[in-house]
Amino acid sequence: MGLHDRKPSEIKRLLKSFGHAGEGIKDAFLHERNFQIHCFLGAAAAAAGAVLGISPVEWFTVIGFSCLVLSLELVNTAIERTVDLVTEEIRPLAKAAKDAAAGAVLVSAAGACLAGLIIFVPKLIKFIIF
Ligand SMILES: Nc1ncnc2c1ncn2[C@@H]1O[C@H](COP(=O)(O)OP(=O)(O)OP(=O)(O)O)[C@@H](O)[C@H]1O
Repeated sequence: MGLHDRKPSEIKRLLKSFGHAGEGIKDAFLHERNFQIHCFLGAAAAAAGAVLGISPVEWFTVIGFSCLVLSLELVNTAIERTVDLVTEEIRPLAKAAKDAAAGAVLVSAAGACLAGLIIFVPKLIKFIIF
């Protein structure tokens, strides 16, 4: 099979992969409350950034943390569903896996919160006072 024969099917496969990823994001958005909350908070941070005029480095931080939290929410969802697929019984390992995944989201969300406070609180104070 020549290079030209392979190209269309590889592009198709790539597009299919994007499609599957999009389905995963859509499913989490429709069914996972925490994912919806984090989407809303990311959008709120972006709106605040636009209104308050944050710097490129601050944009990088806001976008980076938002993507990190949303990515870990998706991984958390994947782990929860995989554990539920494996067992519906109460099992210490199932608990440990789900708690660790939830912990990963919490760590990233705490970092995002802290970064948000450092970036936005001084600007908000200036915005309100002046
Ligand atoms: N099979 C299980 N065995 C033992 N403990 C479990 C099991 N399933 C869930 N748990 C415990 O219940 C918690 C919540 O699990 P659940 O699957 O309900 O996730 P959730 O409510 O969707 O979580 P989140 O708040 O992250 O969306 C887990 O973190 C874990 O401590």
